[in-house]
Amino acid sequence: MTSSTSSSSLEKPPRSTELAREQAYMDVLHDALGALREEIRSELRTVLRESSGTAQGQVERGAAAERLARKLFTLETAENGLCFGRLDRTDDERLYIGRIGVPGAGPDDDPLLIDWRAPAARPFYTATAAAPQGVRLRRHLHTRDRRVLRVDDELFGDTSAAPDDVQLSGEAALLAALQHGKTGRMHDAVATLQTEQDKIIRSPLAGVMVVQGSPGTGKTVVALHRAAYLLYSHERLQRSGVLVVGPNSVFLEYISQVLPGLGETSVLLSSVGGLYPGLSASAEEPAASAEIKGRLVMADVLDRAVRARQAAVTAPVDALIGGEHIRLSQDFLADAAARATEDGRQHNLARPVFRDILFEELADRLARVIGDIETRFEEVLAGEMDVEALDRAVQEDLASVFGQDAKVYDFRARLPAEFADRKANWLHALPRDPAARRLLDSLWPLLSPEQLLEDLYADPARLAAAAPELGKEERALLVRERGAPWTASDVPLLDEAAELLGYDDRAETEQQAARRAAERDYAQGVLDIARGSRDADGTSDEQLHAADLVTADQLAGWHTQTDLRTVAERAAADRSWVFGHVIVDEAQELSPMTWRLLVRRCPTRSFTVVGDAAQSSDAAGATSWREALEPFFGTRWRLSQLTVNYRTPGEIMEASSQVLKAISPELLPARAVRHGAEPPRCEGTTPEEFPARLAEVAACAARRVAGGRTAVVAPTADLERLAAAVATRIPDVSWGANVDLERDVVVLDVRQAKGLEFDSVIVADPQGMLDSSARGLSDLYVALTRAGRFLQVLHPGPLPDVLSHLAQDFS
Ligand SMILES: Nc1ncnc2c1ncn2[C@@H]1O[C@H](COP(=O)(O)OP(=O)(O)OP(=O)(O)O)[C@@H](O)[C@H]1O
Repeated sequence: MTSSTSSSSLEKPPRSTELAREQAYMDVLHDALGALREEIRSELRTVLRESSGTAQGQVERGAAAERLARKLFTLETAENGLCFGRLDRTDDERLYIGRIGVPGAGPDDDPLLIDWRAPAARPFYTATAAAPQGVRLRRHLHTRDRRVLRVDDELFGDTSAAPDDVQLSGEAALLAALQHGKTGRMHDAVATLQTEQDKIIRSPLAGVMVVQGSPGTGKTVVALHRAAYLLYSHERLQRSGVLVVGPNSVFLEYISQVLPGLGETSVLLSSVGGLYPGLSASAEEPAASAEIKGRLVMADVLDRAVRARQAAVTAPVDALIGGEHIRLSQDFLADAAARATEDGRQHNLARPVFRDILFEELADRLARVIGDIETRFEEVLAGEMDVEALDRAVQEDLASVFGQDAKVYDFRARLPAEFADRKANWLHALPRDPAARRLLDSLWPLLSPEQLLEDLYADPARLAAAAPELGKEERALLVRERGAPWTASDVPLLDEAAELLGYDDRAETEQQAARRAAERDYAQGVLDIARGSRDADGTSDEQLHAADLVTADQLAGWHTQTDLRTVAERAAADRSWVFGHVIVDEAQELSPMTWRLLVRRCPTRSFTVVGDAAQSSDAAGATSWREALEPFFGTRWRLSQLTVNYRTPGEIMEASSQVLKAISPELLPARAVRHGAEPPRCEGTTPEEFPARLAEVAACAARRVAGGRTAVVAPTADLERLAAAVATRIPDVSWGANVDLERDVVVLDVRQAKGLEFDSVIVADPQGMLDSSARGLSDLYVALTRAGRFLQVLHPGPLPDVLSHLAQDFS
């Protein structure tokens, strides 16, 4: 298929000599790698042994240790497949390309190995016969452990060669890589990245890069290698980290080894359900409610829900504080709320301000109580109150102010100074007064995002007030009991709520300060004992002691733990972490509320967005990139297309072509690299015989790809029943939330199968898939395009029209 650049007829040394030469070079490389590793290990040991008393020293030591540990990890993971390529340039320079760079022995020596991400390595991925970029020979080295097994060469000599329809670089190496049976885990493709992929991987960090490609075009490959490339070429990303968002935990497990395998630890892989620290939101929910939660209007709904918890009353509020009936008017409360939230102060941070305004008012009113007695006396004189009632009122008021024993009317209380004293006493007493605290909590509760959302979902009246844009039936879909598990579409709402509520960390800061003070006191005690023992053992005053050199603060600092977590681990635990770059895979699944969350995680809006609108099964997901991205990025995004399908042979892609047309007639399938696969098989059965027949078909498929991976993709609602049936024939089959992709046979629904691939795929009940979702066609398309070698369709009822072209032939 390639415009072949090779010309194997040129004079070349015999293969065995070439292999021996390459093996010798490989040995040199591995020795150099071993020496580098030893050097870093010893540096790390030195840094860890060092002790620096100052806070600054501690920080520097921690940073140095982290940098060295990261470097060591990179060197250790580079061992396997260390060098995979060679470029012989027309100027006689020879470069070896590998997973990392290895410097030459001396400072002036050429590097022994060039990192695949370095600019000099680029022609390895992009040189073609028509544009050889100064390259004479491109060699792929196939290795196992440290042994060179084979080399594949392409010679670039004939510049008149015309490019044909698909340009593949290193075709032989690529096809060899694609032949490998699946293992249930994705592997990196550094040795065989293709030109169109390389272009995207190396495109600038800034802005939003959208990568559209149909199934199997290497979107995930591109996304992950781009993360590795960006981390290599932008040092600051090592500190801020890169966030990679995938559709679900099964997919994350599938891709989990790629970046560590490339030596990268500063990447956080997460599904949307995992983006709220401390929560793993994985409960299922109906597509209809997920779709509503994903709408942008939910940001307004939550804003209103928060405001409704800010002294928003429809009548005056009566409270009994300090034995006094106090009435707070709506106007007073509205004014207090407005002052508390001035300058956009968040709810929980505004609460102390509101509390101060409220308590000031209460203290003022309570301090005036004695003045009120005079008013009541006037009421007696006017005949509006009898004397006994006045007596009782006086006693009550006095008791409330001066305690139960107060009998004497305190004339001094009328003096301004006395009033100020009483008010000050009340201001001091109110924060501890249970009734005053209850009043504060009812008017302006301290809220966690979880509480806000639970209260909202659990109360239809609250929902109605906060979400007038939603119809009654839509609101009914949001109602759920308190304590129900969270779903992935709750996460962007919790995050939004956290933004609106804010986090009052004063208590935490006080605790930290108290802890530090305690550590310092302890350290001081240690030093005192040290000095005491010196005096006791009669050591001369001239002799220098640790206690003379170190202050208590320094000693306490030594015990402060250095944070040795990786950037990814720290980012995962911190909702306010700002990433340097965000990569979204299967981005067509994201709801507008999720996009909003992601932009908060990366305010510089440096994004790589990969996906395929035709594969969107989420009702809240995107059908067009413009529609999905414009609200967040305007028109500031660039689109790239991937056009070659590496996964699915042409014959199998043909099976899904009608489905693709039915999704949208404008969509074109990618061109397949491989052809000559067995055409897909299709079989009808009865609903009664369906489960047993499926088990037989699965067992047969697994035998055909012995050592490879087989998946049954079934409608969600029927998955348990069908998986149980398959288990009667294949006891080791895996399915469910924690499905093990490394088993030979798995049963998945389409959501789980998204982004994955298998040697053999059985699509069970295609009509069931079409019927169970508004995006059923996309679901069926995803299911059909997971197969790398064999595809089978088993239908218990009539075959859907979009598959009518498949031959009814099973054996
Ligand atoms: N340059 C490459 N060299 C070797 N293998 C590759 C290359 N590009 C892609 N592949 C392989 O092709 C298969 C499909 O790649 P990938 O999963 O990235 O596609 P995708 O576009 O994300 O597919 P989908 O949309 O179905 O999720 C994988 O097995 C991947 O390893």
